Amino acid sequence: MIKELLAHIRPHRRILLIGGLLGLIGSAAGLSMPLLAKYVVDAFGQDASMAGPLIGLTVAVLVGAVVSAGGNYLMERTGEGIVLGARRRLVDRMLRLRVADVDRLKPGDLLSRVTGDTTLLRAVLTDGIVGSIGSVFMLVGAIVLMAAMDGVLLLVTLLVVMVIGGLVGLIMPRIQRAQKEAQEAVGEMGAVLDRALQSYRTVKASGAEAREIGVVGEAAVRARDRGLQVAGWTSLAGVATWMAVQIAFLCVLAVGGARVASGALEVSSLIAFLLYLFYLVAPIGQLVEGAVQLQQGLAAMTRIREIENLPGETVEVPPPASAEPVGVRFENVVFRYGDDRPLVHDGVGFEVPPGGLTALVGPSGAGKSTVFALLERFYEHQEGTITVGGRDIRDWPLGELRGALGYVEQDAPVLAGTLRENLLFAARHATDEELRRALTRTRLDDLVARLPEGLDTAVGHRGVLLSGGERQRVAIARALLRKPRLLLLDEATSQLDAVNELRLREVIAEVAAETTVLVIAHRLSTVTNADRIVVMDAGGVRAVGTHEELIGQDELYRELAATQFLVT
Ligand SMILES: Nc1ncnc2c1ncn2[C@@H]1O[C@H](COP(=O)(O)OP(=O)(O)OP(=O)(O)O)[C@@H](O)[C@H]1O
Repeated sequence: MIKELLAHIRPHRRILLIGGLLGLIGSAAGLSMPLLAKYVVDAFGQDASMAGPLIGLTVAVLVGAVVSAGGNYLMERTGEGIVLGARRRLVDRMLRLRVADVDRLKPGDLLSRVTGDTTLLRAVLTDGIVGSIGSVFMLVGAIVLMAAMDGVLLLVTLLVVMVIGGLVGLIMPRIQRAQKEAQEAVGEMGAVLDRALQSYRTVKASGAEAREIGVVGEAAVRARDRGLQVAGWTSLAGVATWMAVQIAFLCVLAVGGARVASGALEVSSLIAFLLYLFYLVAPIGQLVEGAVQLQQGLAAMTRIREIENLPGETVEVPPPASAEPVGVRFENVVFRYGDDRPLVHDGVGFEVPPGGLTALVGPSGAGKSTVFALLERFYEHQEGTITVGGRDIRDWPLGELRGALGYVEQDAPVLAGTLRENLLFAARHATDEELRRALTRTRLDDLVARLPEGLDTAVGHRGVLLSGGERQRVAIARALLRKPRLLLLDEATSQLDAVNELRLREVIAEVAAETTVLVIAHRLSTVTNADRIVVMDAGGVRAVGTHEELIGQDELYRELAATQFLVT
């Protein structure tokens, strides 16, 4: 784990080295001060000129300040670089995860890993590790100089510091545990808040504001409690450090006083020794702080690694090799969403030739949307064969497969941004003519004409400024712009009014003349003219045929049609 932490530093090692070096020079300037102070005191006694030592002291102060500030800036700069690198890697991985993994994770928690945990890395890698190295230098330097002053006093000091250091060592594991829990609590809070924000209207309409505020509040309180635990243990470690120095001070004063009285030690040496003693406060404090930060960094690293260790997909979408429509075949497909889940597909089989309109119908939960999830390879089927264009989908390069498919999901999301950005989302290089054609086809041209800024009108977060039907047509236009060889429409017409639905039926018929269209529909009226209808039920395909054939042959289909007033 520490090795992985250090891997984040590697690209910045040169700047970090310079920063560290400046820090060391600053420390050295600091270390020289008590020594110079000793000369000033000696000069008092000997009636010598104080100018030299005083100038030396001033130079040491100035050099120390300037060099430390420079070193500090370089450290901060490196810290920002480290955070940037960690965020880039994490976001890159997150957007390449498999749908199956993302479905299990909570978006709010993922967000907190990118924003919160990466920031913690910065502290441990810059202030923590580099600061600790500087502190060790200060500590060793101070100890060497103290040894030069008086060995006995040094022994007294080290004894006291070591006893208290042992106590601090006992506290550290507790800090680490509390810190990990604190970060988890923050992630949990993000997840709960995200859930509330994602379903904002439902929260309001359900009058659930107070309850959701309570739930997020509870998560925040848990984060605070864990934070307080960390603060408590950290303070205890800080107090122990401070006590160590104070007790050492008293002991040194007593022993040192006796030694001065016996003539074994000069007063100026005792003063310098005591000054060095107080110099120990900062580096020891920094070492304790560094150890605390290391615990934070390790906890953050664990959470970042959890995501980075998940398998990713490498998807290169090549330019379409051909626009020829492709057919689809499911053969004895068996699929469940997880080992502990029931079978969703239990030997599904059907065939769709290239071109034309095929509808998937059946009761809710029959596994229709799952057919699309398998075709897009969001999930992998466990048994059987799925072919697209006569080729097993496992033999298709993933990017090429997805490049050949157009997909309109059930909720047909519209992203924030302008209408144009949304339409061109899957087809960056579509021409204005293609865009215009897609708009006319999906009857969005009227809408664009009405909007104040036309295609450049912002659609709001998740397209809230559009109506449900408009959102769905935008999603369809987006899929069409990609010129798919197989268009998958999931419930694509459920939110359209009667006039638009009729128009869209014409559009789908038009598109089906050029490419293969597979549509999932609850409203049979939209698919009565389909070339073939696949009736799914309870994890299998029970019948395939045209509307007229199925009315005559399949009881379930007849029932579905009857409830929708298509037959009496
Ligand atoms: N991501 C998922 N993880 C686990 N189970 C899932 C997931 N998606 C769907 N399911 C389950 O799989 C079954 C089939 O779902 P699917 O969405 O394919 O049905 P459907 O026929 O499209 O239904 P509807 O017409 O209501 O959309 C359901 O019982 C559902 O609970």
